[in-house]
Amino acid sequence: MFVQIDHVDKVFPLANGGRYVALKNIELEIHEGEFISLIGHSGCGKSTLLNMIAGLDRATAGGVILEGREITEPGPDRMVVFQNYSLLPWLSVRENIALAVDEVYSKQPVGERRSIIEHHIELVGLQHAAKKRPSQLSGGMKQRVAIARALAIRPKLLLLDEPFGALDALTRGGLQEQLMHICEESRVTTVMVTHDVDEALLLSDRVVMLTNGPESHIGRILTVDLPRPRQRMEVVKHPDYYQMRAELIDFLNQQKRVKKAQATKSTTVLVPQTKKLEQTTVNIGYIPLSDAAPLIIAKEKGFFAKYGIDRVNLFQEPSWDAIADHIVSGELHTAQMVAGMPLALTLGMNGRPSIPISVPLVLSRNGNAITLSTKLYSKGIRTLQNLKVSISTNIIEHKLTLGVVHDCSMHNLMLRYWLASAGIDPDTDINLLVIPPAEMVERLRAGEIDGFCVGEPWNTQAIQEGIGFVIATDLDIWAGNPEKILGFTETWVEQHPNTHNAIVRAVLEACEYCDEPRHRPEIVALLAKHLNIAPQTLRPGLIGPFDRGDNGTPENLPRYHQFHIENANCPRRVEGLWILTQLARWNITPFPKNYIEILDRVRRVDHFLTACQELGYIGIEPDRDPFQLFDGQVFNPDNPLEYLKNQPIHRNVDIRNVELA
Ligand SMILES: Nc1ncnc2c1ncn2[C@@H]1O[C@H](COP(=O)(O)OP(=O)(O)OP(=O)(O)O)[C@@H](O)[C@H]1O
Repeated sequence: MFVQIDHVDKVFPLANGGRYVALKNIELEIHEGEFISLIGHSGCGKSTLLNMIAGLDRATAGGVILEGREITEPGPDRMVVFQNYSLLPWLSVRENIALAVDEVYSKQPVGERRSIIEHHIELVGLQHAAKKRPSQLSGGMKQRVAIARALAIRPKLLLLDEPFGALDALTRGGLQEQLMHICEESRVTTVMVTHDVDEALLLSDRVVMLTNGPESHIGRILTVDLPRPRQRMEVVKHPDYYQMRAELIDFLNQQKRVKKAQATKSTTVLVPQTKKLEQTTVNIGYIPLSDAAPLIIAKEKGFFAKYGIDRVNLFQEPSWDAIADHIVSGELHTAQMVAGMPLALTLGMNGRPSIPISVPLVLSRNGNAITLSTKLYSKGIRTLQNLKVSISTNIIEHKLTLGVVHDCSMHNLMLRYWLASAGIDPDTDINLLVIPPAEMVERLRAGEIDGFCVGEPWNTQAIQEGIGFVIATDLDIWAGNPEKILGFTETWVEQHPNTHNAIVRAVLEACEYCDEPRHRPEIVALLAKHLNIAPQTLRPGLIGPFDRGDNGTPENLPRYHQFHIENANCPRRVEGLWILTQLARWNITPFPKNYIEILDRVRRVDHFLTACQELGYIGIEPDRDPFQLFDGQVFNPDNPLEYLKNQPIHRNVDIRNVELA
């Protein structure tokens, strides 16, 4: 990799003792010869990032690496061109360029230096003005001198900070084309800060869109796949041009709205505050499942008390819908939720008004399985392909009914994904029925359903009763998928910032406790008591070995319940985006065009990282890299709609902006 911007944070100390987090976790790799534009609203941190690449400023965390070496100071391998030209007024064009060349190439023969200078004067077409001083030049000419001076040093990296910002439109257009040709010819790797979407599209290979500060991060990267060499008139006629342009403008408009909303809400400056809790009694909802462990452990092992929460009322709720209702009504202050629920509630689930939900952490990953009845096993069904054939050839006489726990749960989304990958339409080829987790086994036993997708211990219970077998676990479909999260209403978090932070820290510590193998027997015992479930039914999922009930050898699945390890608790935005594509795919919610805004509101990586920092945990939001599930279809977070369009089966997707409260 030529340039690596490696998890960069930039924090500015403020005069009042506070600190301003300008950039958070910027992760970007730049290839040699690439032209990258940085775009975003004023104050989002574009110049700050460029300055760090230039070596004019240092990152507070992370670093910038150029060809394997960290950038710690300015150097002639990186030249910056600023908006204000920064030419020496008493020197001519030639002398301004010569000054830089003579300094950097002082050991080269005079003749060679001379020819470098003349070549670059020619490159920007200023032979006729070589003897003029800056005061005798137009703005465009001055900027051409600045570019020639930068390129004459033959830098590895050309850094442009709004280079044409001060110029009139006509001059600007001409210079953009000239710069494009120079960059194409010299193949210099370039990073440019700009506000101008057309400029970004004309010049760039990729446009990096930065969200508003504080804690600005990369919202999206647009790949500009227009053929080179480019001509402005040809570029604008390209069939993809207006779509790309619209995407950039949409992003900027979204961010403008966010900025407006931010202005009416909290202050953007983080000043150290007292940690006095606003309330010390908290009501928490959960569903009887093995992955409720972190909440039960946080209470039983005193993690809540450690952070000043004296009284925790744990409410065992009958269904995920009851959890949603009680969070919205305020009866619960926080709750375990299925991973899609906060996004769906924020978008306005089932005709409800939009209720923004805040997610500071993922409680658990994995832990689900698809269990089918032993009747289906006896018909020879062992694999997804068997299931597909049985459905299409009517080997099974009736339409299958499978239970899922909630429309917005990973059980539903992953079961649908798994079925659809084999060409089984989950809405027409089978029936899907929403059933609370604890009722699944009873319904299977009664023959009302043919199988289900649910969390532990209900798969194990069906196996132990001899009525079901596991055809796939979620490790087989997407190992490491985000399963349950901790959700709060945004309003409650705003009114109780310190209590919220205390809960997050307590639960994070409990999650860590739950992932210690030596604690698992104790966790089984505590869950057995709280959930009134036999320990031998809880043990296979939490300790192993896990028996699939298919006459195979039971396996140890150490990641079947993942509560903390491998940065499991980070509420990654890209995973939220995958969930949004699937909710839209099946028309459970619209696909929000303003998904960056939605994910920033819901998936509070900032709250997670703050708590990690306070606890001394290494918390980072992982890269925005594409990933894939078991079928190999690549999910690129920079192009979610393409992914959605390429899904083998999908409904007519409703794509629109969703206004948030
Ligand atoms: N030395 C500093 N001390 C405190 N805050 C700073 C400092 N330098 C920059 N900032 C803040 O960091 C944020 C990012 O600034 P930056 O100049 O990088 O933004 P930008 O995106 O380049 O803006 P513009 O497009 O207006 O040039 C801004 O909110 C700015 O006020």
